[in-house]
Amino acid sequence: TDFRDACCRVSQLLEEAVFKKKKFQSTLRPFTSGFKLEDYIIGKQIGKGSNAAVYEAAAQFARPQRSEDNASLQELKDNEEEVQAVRSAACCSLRNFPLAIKMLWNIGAGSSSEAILKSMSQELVPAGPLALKQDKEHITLDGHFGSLPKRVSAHPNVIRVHRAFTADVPLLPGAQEEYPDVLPPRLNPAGLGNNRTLFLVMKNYPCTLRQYLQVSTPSRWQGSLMVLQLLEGVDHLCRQGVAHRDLKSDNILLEFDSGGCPRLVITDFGCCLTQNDCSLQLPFNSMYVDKGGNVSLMAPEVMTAVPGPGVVIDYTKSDAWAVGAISYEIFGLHNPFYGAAGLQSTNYQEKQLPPLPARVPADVQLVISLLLRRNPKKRPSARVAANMLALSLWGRRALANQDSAGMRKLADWLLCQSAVVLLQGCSGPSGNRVEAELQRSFLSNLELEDLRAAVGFLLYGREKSHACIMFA
Ligand SMILES: Nc1ncnc2c1ncn2[C@@H]1O[C@H](COP(=O)(O)OP(=O)(O)OP(=O)(O)O)[C@@H](O)[C@H]1O
Repeated sequence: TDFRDACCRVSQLLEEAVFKKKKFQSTLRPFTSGFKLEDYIIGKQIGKGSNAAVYEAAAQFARPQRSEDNASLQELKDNEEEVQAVRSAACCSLRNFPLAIKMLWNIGAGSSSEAILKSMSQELVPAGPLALKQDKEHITLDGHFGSLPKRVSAHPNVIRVHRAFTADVPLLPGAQEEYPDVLPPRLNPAGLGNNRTLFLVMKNYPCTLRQYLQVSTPSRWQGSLMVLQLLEGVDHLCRQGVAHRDLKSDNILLEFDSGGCPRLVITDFGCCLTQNDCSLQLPFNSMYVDKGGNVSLMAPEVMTAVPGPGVVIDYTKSDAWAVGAISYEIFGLHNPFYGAAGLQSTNYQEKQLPPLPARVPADVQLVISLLLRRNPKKRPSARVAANMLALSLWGRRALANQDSAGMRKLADWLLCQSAVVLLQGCSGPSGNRVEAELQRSFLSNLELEDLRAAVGFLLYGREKSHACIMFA
C-alpha cells in the first residue's frame, strides 16, 4: 500500500506541478492567422512520400528568428564531419524556413473542404486545438466536425500540426517533374488530381531518423534514449486510443536538444487507427478493411490476421513491436525485417532475430527482444517497455539486490527522482533537454502494475543471463 501511495503521489505531483502545466515550448511564435496558403512563403521541397510532398515554409508576417534549438545546432561541437554538414545545412534552412507545409495529394476525395477533411481526417489526429479555422466563411465544419477523429494532446515525441486548411493546389517547385500525375488538370492536362487539397503546417525538422542514421551511429546512451522516446510517443498515442500503424524511420523526425541529444518525433498519421473507446480492437470481417501501412513492419498479429465474422485485430501492442524492429537501425544494424532476405513478420522465429552489437546494454537488448515477441500477450506494452528502459537508465542502484526491502528502496528512489525532476523543471533550459523530458514522462505515467511488470521483466532477464554465464 505504501508503494502504491508513493507511485500515486509521484505521478500526481509531477503531472500537476511540471508536466501538464508546463507548456511545450514551441520555437514558433504564436500566430492567429495562417489558414491560407498566401499566408506563407514556400521554399524548396524537403520531402516526398507516397501521399504528399512537403515544403519548407515561413509565415509571411513573421521575421526569421534564431530559435533556441537552431542556435544549439550551430553551437554543437561535433567531430563527425558528415553529421556537422547535415546539421549546419539544416540549421541555415531552418532559420529562414522554420515551418514545413505538407501538401496531400488528392485523388478522388472531391474538392469540397468537407469531403477533403473527411477523407484525410487521420492526418488531423496530431492537430492542435487552434489548427483548424472554425470560421464558416472559410471551412464549413458545421455538421462535419463530428466526423473528424479525435485529436491527441501535445507530447514531446509526437508531431504537432499547427494549422490545417484546404486550398487550391499550387504549382510548387518540382511539381511538374516529380508528381505530375497527381496535379489537377488545371496544372497538367493529363493529371488525375482534384483541384483542392489539404495542407498541414508543422515545425520544420532538420532531418528524419533514417537520414540521421545514414551519417551517424548514436552512442549506447543516446541510442537508449532514442528507443525510449519512441516508446514514450507510442504509449502517449496508445493511451489516447491511437495506433500509428506506419512507424518507420522515414516517419520519425529528428532535431537536437540544447545539449546535442537527438529528439525524436513521430509523424505522418495518414494510416492511423483512432478509437474513442481507446480499445484499439479493429473488426476484421473483410479483406477490404485497411490494416495500416508498411507491411514490412506490421506486427505478427496484424500480418497474420485472416478476415472473417467476429475476427478482431488487436492493435494495442503493434506499434511497440515496430519500435523493436526500428531499434536495430538505431543501434547501427540493418532492420531485420527489410529486404528480400529479411525476416518476415508472418513467420519469423524469435531465435532468428540477429544479435545486437555487444555495446548495446544488456537491459536494452532485453527490451528489444521482448518487443519483438510474436505473441502480443507475452510482449510488454510500450509503457512497460518504457518503464524498463527508464529503470535501467536511471534506477539501476534501486533495482539491485531486490529483496523484501526492494520495493521500499524503489519507492524512495522514485521520490528522490521526482524531487530532482521538479527542480530541473524550475531551473530553465536543462528542463527542456530530452533526458529531463523522458524522466518527467516516466514519473508522470507511473502505475503500480506497469512498474511491477517492468521490474519483473528486468529481473527475469538478468537471472536468465546470469544462468547463461554460469552454464557457459
Ligand atoms: N515537419 C517536417 N519537417 C521536415 N521534414 C518533413 C516534415 N514532415 C515531413 N517531412 C519530410 O517529408 C517526407 C514525407 O512526409 P510524410 O511521410 O508525412 O509523407 P507521406 O506521403 O504521408 O509518406 P508515406 O509514403 O509514408 O505515406 C518525410 O519522410 C520527411 O522527409
